[in-house]
Amino acid sequence: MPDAVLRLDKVTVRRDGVDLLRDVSWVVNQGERWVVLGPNGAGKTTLLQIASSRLFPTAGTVDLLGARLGRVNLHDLRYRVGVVSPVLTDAPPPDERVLDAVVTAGWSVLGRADEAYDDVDLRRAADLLGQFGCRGLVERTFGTLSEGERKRVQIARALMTDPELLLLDEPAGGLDLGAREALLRLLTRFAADPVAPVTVLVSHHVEEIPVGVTHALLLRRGQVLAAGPVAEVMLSERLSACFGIPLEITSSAGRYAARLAAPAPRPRPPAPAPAPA
Ligand SMILES: Nc1ncnc2c1ncn2[C@@H]1O[C@H](COP(=O)(O)OP(=O)(O)OP(=O)(O)O)[C@@H](O)[C@H]1O
Repeated sequence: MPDAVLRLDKVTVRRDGVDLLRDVSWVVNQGERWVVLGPNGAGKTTLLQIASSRLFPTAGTVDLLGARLGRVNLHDLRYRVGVVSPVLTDAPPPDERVLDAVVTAGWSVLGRADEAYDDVDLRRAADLLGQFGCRGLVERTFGTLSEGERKRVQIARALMTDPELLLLDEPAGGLDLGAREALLRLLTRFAADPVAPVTVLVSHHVEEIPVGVTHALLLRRGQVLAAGPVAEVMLSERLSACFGIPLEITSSAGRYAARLAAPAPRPRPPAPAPAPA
């Protein structure tokens, strides 16, 4: 099974007697682009904490990049996993130059001090910023960027160490329509890049899934409701069960949309019999 980048086997995470994740088994293979969907409190962030080796399971096993969690040097492992998450990662300081906000990932620091960076690192940081539509921002400070620009800079930063797994926690969360679509266009291009790392993107909204996602996992109350190829999972009845409301899911050109399903028509009362002539 050399292709598995991440493998969870019967993972349970328990806190204060509550199962945040229960019996979760999940395999993410090379070349795959996953989306994890679920309502508030479903356990998505907890799952990302496990996938990024920031949390150990109460029960079950986790194999990340070929190493069993609990038996490896976490520093080496974390270097190989890129994470963008408002909960799991800190944002660069507001006065940090954008180029520095990206290149400092090579030293796992936030806020450039007197570390020395090779030209090749600075060029890589600039290239990544260019790839995410931020070429004109390299000399700006992080605090002056819009929310959409910050998200893109943080993705470039997460890619600086050339990770084998990229975890994106609601990358389009809080963005306006234009910024969301700009980000999704870049993530779509990224998903199509054969040398881009395996990606797991967490979202509450099907509209925020970029084209090119290959697999989906639905989480509800800490349990996996469905996991597999995106076309087999993104079905109205499955999403309805996941979010606990009747949903109609539609797709067009690789993008998804969700709306409340129209209630089933009520049976009509029988027409009165015609009066005798
Ligand atoms: N230490 C804890 N003790 C008890 N319950 C906890 C603890 N930490 C988290 N939880 C609960 O576990 C559940 C899962 O949390 P998690 O943050 O993983 O969900 P989520 O799917 O990411 O939610 P959201 O979409 O709202 O960010 C939530 O109901 C949360 O309140």
